[in-house]
Amino acid sequence: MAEDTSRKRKVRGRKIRGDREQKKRRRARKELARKASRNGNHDEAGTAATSESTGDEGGGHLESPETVAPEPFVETDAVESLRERITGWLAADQPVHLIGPTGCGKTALALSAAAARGRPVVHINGDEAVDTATLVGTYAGGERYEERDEFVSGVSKKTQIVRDRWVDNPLSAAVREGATLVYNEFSRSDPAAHNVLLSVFEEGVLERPGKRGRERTIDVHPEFRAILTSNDAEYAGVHRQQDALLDRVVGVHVGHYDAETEREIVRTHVDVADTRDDAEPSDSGDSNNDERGALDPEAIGTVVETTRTLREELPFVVGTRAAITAAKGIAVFGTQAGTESAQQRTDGGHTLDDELLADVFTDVLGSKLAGTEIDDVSTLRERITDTL
Ligand SMILES: Nc1ncnc2c1ncn2[C@@H]1O[C@H](COP(=O)(O)OP(=O)(O)OP(=O)(O)O)[C@@H](O)[C@H]1O
Repeated sequence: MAEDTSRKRKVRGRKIRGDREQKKRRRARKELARKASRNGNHDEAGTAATSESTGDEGGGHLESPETVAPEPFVETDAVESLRERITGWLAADQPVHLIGPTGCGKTALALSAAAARGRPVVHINGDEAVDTATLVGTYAGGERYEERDEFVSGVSKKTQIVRDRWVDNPLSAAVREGATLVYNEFSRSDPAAHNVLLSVFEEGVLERPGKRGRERTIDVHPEFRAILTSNDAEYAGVHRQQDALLDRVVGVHVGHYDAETEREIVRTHVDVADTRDDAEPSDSGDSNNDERGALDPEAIGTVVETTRTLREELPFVVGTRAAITAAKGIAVFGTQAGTESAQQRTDGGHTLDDELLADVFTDVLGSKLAGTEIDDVSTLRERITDTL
């Protein structure tokens, strides 16, 4: 460990500029939008969900662009240029495959690009259990109804009819409604489940294996688009997908963002201290969690710098998510009076020292050791401490 005790960094538990009130209001608005979307009340860009012959069971999968737009979402030059590449390929009617390390921002980017199209969005996650029926739809039991025939006045006959009820799943809803499909971590699903995507991308037709009758296929809506994401460094639980599918998508590689973008991202995920001299002390009355302090820009800079150094030094991925989590941890542990490493300053703020950083990053990264050369948590802590 570099014994640099002079490198005390500030964490202040002061008035919050990020405004928890505003965040609460934004969350409430999103929640309302989500409920409206679930009830089928899409705005003019969206469309009420339909499912052929079965009422609205295929619905539920469609969300309005406003609902899925990630919030907070930082738009630096780096973020915008990537998003423009994605929306550009979508405009060229090409499915896009976003490839990058875990926690680098693929999902946020995909959802932001999808929302920018102003079309409804269908968001699904890849999984071992995903098969063709999960994507396309299935028969879900019988639907019973009654027919009444009146032959002569006063004589009627009732017939009970049971009809198989087909329920559309996300891909059917997306192609029918011209939605943007965001298929996260799609390589976690069995490649056989994706055979149906080939004719969607190539011929503009979705085959619904198992579906009986005339409507076995759906013509793909001209506005349907797809964004797939996958992790480039992950091997466990991941299937190699068929070349035929990979050949039909453009692969956009997403690395870790530049330092400025990462600082901005972390800043939007934590409460930021108002370091102005005339700032009012916060009474924390509107906080969801009074234990949580606010970080000043210097502390955020330190967390990001540490994350980026560890990214170079450690044998596993240290993504932007790790920086956000560390900053959130420091906002709590750095303000807990009496902890060894959080020292109360006379102005009510706290110091962020190497000890606290090492504690927090050890926890943040502690679950990533399996299969690496670092075989226990004390070695991890030493490696982290060495880089500080
Ligand atoms: N532009 C951005 N603005 C604000 N926050 C962002 C931005 N990009 C990424 N983030 C945040 O960074 C974290 C990681 O991003 P995200 O989940 O998109 O990564 P990912 O690459 O999809 O991760 P995984 O591979 O593990 O699914 C999330 O907390 C996300 O909110």
